[in-house]
Amino acid sequence: MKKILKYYKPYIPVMILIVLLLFFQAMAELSLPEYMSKIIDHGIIQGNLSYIYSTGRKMLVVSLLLMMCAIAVSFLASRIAAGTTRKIRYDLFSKVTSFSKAELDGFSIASLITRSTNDMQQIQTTSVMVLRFACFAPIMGIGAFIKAVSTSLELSWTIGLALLAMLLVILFAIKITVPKFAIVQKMVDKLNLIMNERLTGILVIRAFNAEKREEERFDTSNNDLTKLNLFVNRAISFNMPLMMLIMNFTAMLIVWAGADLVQTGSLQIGNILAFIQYSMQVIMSFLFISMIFIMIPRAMVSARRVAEVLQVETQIVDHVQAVCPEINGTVEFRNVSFSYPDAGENVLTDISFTAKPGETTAFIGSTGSGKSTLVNLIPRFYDVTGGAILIDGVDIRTIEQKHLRNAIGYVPQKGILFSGTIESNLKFGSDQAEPKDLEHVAAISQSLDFILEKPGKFDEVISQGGTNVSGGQKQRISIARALARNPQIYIFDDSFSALDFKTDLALRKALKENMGNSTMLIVAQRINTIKDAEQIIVLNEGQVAGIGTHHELMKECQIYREIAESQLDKGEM
Ligand SMILES: Nc1ncnc2c1ncn2[C@@H]1O[C@H](COP(=O)(O)OP(=O)(O)OP(=O)(O)O)[C@@H](O)[C@H]1O
Repeated sequence: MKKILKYYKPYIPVMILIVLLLFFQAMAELSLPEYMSKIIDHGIIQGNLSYIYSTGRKMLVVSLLLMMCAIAVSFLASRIAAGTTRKIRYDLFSKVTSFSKAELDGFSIASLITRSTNDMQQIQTTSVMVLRFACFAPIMGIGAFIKAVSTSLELSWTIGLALLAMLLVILFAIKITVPKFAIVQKMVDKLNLIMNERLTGILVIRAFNAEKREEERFDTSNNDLTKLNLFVNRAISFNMPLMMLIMNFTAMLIVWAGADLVQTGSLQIGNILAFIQYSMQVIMSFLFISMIFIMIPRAMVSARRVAEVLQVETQIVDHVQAVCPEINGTVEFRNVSFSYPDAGENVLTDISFTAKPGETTAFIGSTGSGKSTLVNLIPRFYDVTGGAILIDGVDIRTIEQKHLRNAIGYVPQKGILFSGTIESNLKFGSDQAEPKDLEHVAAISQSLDFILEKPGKFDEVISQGGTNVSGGQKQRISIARALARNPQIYIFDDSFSALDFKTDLALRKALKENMGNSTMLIVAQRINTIKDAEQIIVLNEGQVAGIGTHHELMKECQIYREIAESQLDKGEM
């Protein structure tokens, strides 16, 4: 909670202003019943028209002031609530983007989205309510109560009775709704997760004719959430009519008990009306306070969920004495071992090799042998759990992360593009790239032809997730993006798999000619893709099964030979 409350600190002066305005508003509201009582007793009953007019004018001025205070408070409260939630949402986004892969895996993507949207909305709405009523309601309630008692002490028991009835209603509402709030938020998470997964996998669902089954699954979660929401909202909305009933009943009770006092001459009619208004103000204040008491626990659940993300200590951080050395690109794995968080077994064990600038180092092995995991350790998506990775002899954990990643051109296994244009995607690699640079990298990655065929050329729109380009085109644009960076180290994580043989060959040839003195690390499934590499590392169950050139491995490494035999014909071998 403290983590969230600190966001309101800069607004303390505005909050003080709100409290002052609310104080004036409450005082103004409290003065109205008294004017009303005077109009009845001294104006209407005594037929004094000029008194009615002059008091009426005063009431009008007070009402206008009251209205201005209320508008100002609403305006300021909304500003504070919107300002704080904007800042929290920004910090939430920054925090999540700083998360290592392991920390991201700890929260589901759907939950992170719910936390930064739905939960933030709860916090914002409650902030406005609290700022408007948390201070106003007690001032108003206590003030109205004092005024009511000073108007008629004999009738004050009616207010006590009304408050007792309301207290019972509110306690009941709080008891049954509050425990449900945390469950509601978790259900929203689940619904978002299902929605996210189903929309991403819509084509698979269609291909397997699984729409009905998926709809039913969605429906089950949707119904659960609807039922719970209905239950909570009904319990809350049931409050309102009950409160109204209590208010009306209290008014009746006051008139009934007050009539006797009027008859005996100890109270005037105007006083009864004033008393009714004061008691309504007390009840309304109580109602506001009760609403806040119901909303706060809900917002606290949301605030806790947001704080959970904000207070994650990012594991992969810059070393206190992080350095920014000049990087030439020699990548050395020194007895590296790695296991995923919460997974007991090592995915990589005792890996050692050196990849040199100007050379290609390739990784091959069966699926799940740890190839992607190995290359993901170089940009520090995860940190090694044993041994060390060094670049030009410097442990990467001591290099500033930004500096390290600037030296790497990473092409992920799954081509990922962002909504925008082809140009904006390529400039992701380097925002200073000139059009001729973009054309150059597009040519190397064998993308230029299909880009120029598009009506918009480099300005062609890329839709969300790059769904309007083919898998192979997506991979080639991803490669061009990495090339635009002109880095010292290239990582291609199985990035040629969606390319046909001819394009694969042309791309590798162009890469070879243009890579200069960069270090090239290529994960591949196809022997043909890596056959010419200066160094091939064969991985088997997370361990190095062989290191050498194609010819050396064909002679010495059984696993490599088996892979080659399964892919190449006799002539090629
Ligand atoms: N985020 C993760 N959390 C836990 N285990 C993981 C995670 N990612 C991968 N693994 C496991 O690590 C092992 C190695 O996976 P990795 O993706 O590195 O293999 P790979 O050789 O690249 O496979 P492929 O050729 O199929 O891409 C696998 O057993 C996999 O189940």
